[in-house]
Order: sequence, then structure tokens, then C-alpha cells
Amino acid sequence: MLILSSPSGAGKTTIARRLLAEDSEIRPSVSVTTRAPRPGEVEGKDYYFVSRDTFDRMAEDNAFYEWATVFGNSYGTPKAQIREGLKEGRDFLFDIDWQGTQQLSQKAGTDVVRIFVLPPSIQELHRRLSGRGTDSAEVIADRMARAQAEITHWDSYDYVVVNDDIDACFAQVREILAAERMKRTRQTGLIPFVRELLKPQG
Ligand SMILES: Nc1ncnc2c1ncn2[C@@H]1O[C@H](COP(=O)(O)OP(=O)(O)OP(=O)(O)O)[C@@H](O)[C@H]1O
Ligand SMILES: Nc1nc2c(ncn2[C@@H]2O[C@H](COP(=O)(O)O)[C@@H](O)[C@H]2O)c(=O)[nH]1
Repeated sequence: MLILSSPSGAGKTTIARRLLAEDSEIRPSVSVTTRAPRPGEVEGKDYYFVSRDTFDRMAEDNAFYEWATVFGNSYGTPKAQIREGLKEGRDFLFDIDWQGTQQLSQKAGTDVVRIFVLPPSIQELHRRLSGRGTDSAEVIADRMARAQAEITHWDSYDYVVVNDDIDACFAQVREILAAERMKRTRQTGLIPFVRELLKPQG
């Protein structure tokens, strides 16, 4: 379970989309949200957009691995889509905030790899949120007002990358993923091979 978090606008969605396009081994965890769709966002690909009533019912029915209120809307990771994949040992990518990261870490322990994406500066963060052209001035002001509070959670993450140049940052994320996949504890498929190597020779 690879988690990307950042203050809004630092670039985690950009990194996530590229990773999903280039790495067929990892699947997205598509969240459920009460937020209205942004122009260009696709139902079932970017989010499942639901009413407040539907979200509350799902939360009551324990349908989320984690959920949180972010910028006045609710966001949750539905269990159904990833339960089977996780059993099969598949990799999943989560674009979630620090609250969801804490909840997933408590539930999944060492199966979670957490990356925090920092912007190169607060000024550049504002430029990116404005340049994206998807949010009102009010929404941007709200997200900027919360950015520094979110950055204080950077020390709960396993890795921290600065998204200045997107290519360099993306390369770092790929390196992290490659190294994590090579961890001995994740390479259970190698056990028969190692047993074979260890058989007495001659
Ligand atoms: N390294 C970069 N240099 C310049 N612009 C970038 C860079 N990375 C991302 N951007 C741009 O910044 C804007 C915000 O990026 P993105 O939507 O990926 O952020 P985010 O962290 O997912 O935000 P949110 O949490 O609000 O969804 C987009 O317009 C994106 O194209
Ligand atoms: N805890 C969770 N946080 C989530 C989830 N899906 C998205 N998010 C985070 O919300 C903010 C705002 O997202 P935006 O798409 O409205 O810009 C951002 O930090 C996301 O990472 C979730 O399922 N759980």
C-alpha cells in the first residue's frame, strides 16, 4: 500500500497519474467523496462522488478502511475494491491525507509505505493551486491557510520528496517503490528458489 500525501497543490495527483500510467503492477485506490467533481474529473476513475447521506451511510456500515473530513468535505477509502486485490498481494496507490495515513498505518502496519510530497516553496504552492484553474479563490485561500498545518505531519512519513522538477521527483518516487518491492519480507516468491540454492550439493 503506497501512500502519497501532501498539502493541496504540491503535485501528488500528478505523480500518481504518471505512476499509474507507467507501472502496470500498481492499481489506484479510488476514494469516495462528498466533494463536487472538478472539471474533467471522471466518476469511478478520480473519485466516486456521492451525497452526504450516502457517505454517512457507508461510514455507518463500516464500508471504509479509513475516512476523514478534509477542507469541509468527507473522503473515504472503500474496502470493497481493494480487499480482494490485497489478498492477492497486489500493490495499491493511495492519494490520501495525513489522517487517513494514520488510520491505514494502524490497520496495515508494515504493509504501508508512506511518502510525503513537499512543494519547493509556499509561493510556488499558491502558483500551482491557482494555475490548476479548478478551484475558486475561496477554496484556494482555504487550502493555502491549511498547507502549513499539513506540512507539520511530514515526520509521520517514511519518505519525503520535494516536488520541484516533476521528472526528478517522479524518478525518486519510482526508486522508493522499486526498493520497497525488493525488501526481503515482500519477496516471499523467492522462498522456494532460496531453499533450492540451500540444498546440499553433490
Ligand atoms: N513539479 C511541478 N512543477 C510545476 N507544476 C506542477 C508540478 N507538479 C504538479 N504541478 C501542477 O500543479 C498543480 C497541482 O498539482 P496536483 O493537482 O497534482 O496537486 P495535488 O497535490 O494532487 O493537489 P490536491 O490535493 O488539491 O488534489 C497542477 O496544475 C499540476 O499540473
Ligand atoms: N483520508 C483521506 N483523504 C483523502 C481521500 N481521498 C482524497 N483525500 C485527500 O483529500 C485532500 C483533498 O483532495 P482533493 O481531491 O479535493 O484536492 C487531499 O489531501 C487528498 O489526498 C481519502 O479517501 N481519505
